[in-house]
Amino acid sequence: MKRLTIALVAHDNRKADMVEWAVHNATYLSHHHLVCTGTTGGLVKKALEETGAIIDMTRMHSGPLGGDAEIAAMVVRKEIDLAVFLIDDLNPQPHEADIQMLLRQCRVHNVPIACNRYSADLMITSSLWDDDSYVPTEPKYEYFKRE
Ligand SMILES: O=C(CO)COP(=O)(O)O
Repeated sequence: MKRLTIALVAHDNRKADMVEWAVHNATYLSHHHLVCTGTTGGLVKKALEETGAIIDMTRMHSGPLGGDAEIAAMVVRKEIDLAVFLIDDLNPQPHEADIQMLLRQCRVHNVPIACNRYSADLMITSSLWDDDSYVPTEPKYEYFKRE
């Protein structure tokens, strides 16, 4: 299995979901390098270690203090293979600009980003990660001309 760098980020009202998802996928996640925003990382690390998994994790600042921005910069540098970002869509966040930046940079740089658990499950079970013949098509920023 190819070793990936996976970003895990969750807003406060989605952290229970993130921890549950991470524990469910503890064996899978223990094969990869995790990069997390501060509080998400602390909770995920503790929960994963309680399962007995050995975790390789880098914790950035907390989201509102720049953690999303730090991870967005890693996306720009092609240092992130996959992001799981559980967003609280029912409440405003003080760092909305940073959230949008992380989402936008994933789109610009063609980095898969799952914003719900179902997407995350589909992405981590994809066989394409280990298919060396698969080359992701980069987004084309060009006007579509009819005929
Ligand atoms: O705010 C976040 C993402 O936008 C997450 O930050 P924390 O993991 O530090 O709570």
